[in-house]
Amino acid sequence: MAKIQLDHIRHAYTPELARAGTYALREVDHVFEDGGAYALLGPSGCGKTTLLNIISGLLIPSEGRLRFGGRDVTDLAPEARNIAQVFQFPVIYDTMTVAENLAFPLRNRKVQEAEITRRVATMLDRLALTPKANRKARGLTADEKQKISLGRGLVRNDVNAILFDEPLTVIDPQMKWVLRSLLKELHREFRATMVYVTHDQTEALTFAEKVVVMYEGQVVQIGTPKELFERPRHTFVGYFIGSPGMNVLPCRIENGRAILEGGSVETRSAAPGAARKIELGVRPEFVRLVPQGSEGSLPIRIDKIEDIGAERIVRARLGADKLAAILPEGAEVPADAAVRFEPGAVNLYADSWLVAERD
Ligand SMILES: Nc1ncnc2c1ncn2[C@@H]1O[C@H](COP(=O)(O)OP(=O)(O)OP(=O)(O)O)[C@@H](O)[C@H]1O
Repeated sequence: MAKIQLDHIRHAYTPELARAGTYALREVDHVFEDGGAYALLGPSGCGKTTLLNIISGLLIPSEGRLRFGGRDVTDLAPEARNIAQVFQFPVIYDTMTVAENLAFPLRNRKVQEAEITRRVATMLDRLALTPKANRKARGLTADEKQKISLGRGLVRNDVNAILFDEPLTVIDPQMKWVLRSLLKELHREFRATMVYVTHDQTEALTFAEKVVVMYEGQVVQIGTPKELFERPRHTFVGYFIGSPGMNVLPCRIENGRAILEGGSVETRSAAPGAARKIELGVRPEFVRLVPQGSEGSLPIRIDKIEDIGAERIVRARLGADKLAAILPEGAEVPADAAVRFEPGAVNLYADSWLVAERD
């Protein structure tokens, strides 16, 4: 397995697009550590597939270098990169048995027969496919076939990385979490460098140790699910991750306080400098409802209250700005409501980027 270095990678699909400054990847300069499980997460068109194809070698980037374990592979063909790929649709041989499918990549690499038998038996066991080892793949269900695709990548111990492109798209919802947990277990056991493309935040947050959030051709943050929740580096991360997403409220700064409609809030942030747009970000989980007039509170107008099981979501307005709050079970909604933000849960953004905390 290998560390993947993306060294100032940029990509435009044609020279005309490059001249017009239209880059599918604007600048990616990051390292995926050896043995890490990364999810590339972002909305349609943000550049996830472009980045994955650059790693696999289907695309050569317009600019920048790609290295596996320190070796420059930018100009190598896909076959020469030693990468395993799992796609949306299972890629397996229908006329072969399950065991033969798993053995295939090893036979191709002339691994000794005894070693093939051992590794295939281990993989069949991990995938819970031992009872079907000698069945032709043709008659299997979609999730069983996709398990074989995963197994074909994992059975090899010589790959630099395993790349997954929305691998659970065709899997039934109830089987999705089974395969996701299985993949996570297999990662813990085999420690392959894994890069997993998805636009589904649940999938990304449950699979990955590090989530790579992409937005408009850029990596806006690489972090653990906890980091993305607590300290989104960009307002996009704040509202893309979480349900409902982070509240983003326009404000201005005076004497270290954020001035919003109806009041002000203490922040721990440094002075934001000469930004055009200053915003305060606070997650709905950290917005408390209190009676109007309470100390440090901001008056709101409630639009509606949504019941989502144990919790309720209050949709309200702070002046003209929309605001969501998550009410814990049993919490009261005051007749004349105001909000108070939990100290320490308020982030400040200058032109959409997180402002560092004061020293
Ligand atoms: N072959 C191509 N020629 C020109 N532009 C392309 C080509 N492929 C993708 N693009 C553009 O590059 C940008 C990034 O596309 P990409 O497919 O990488 O996004 P994505 O995040 O994978 O989206 P999706 O989730 O829909 O697959 C988009 O603006 C897209 O229109």
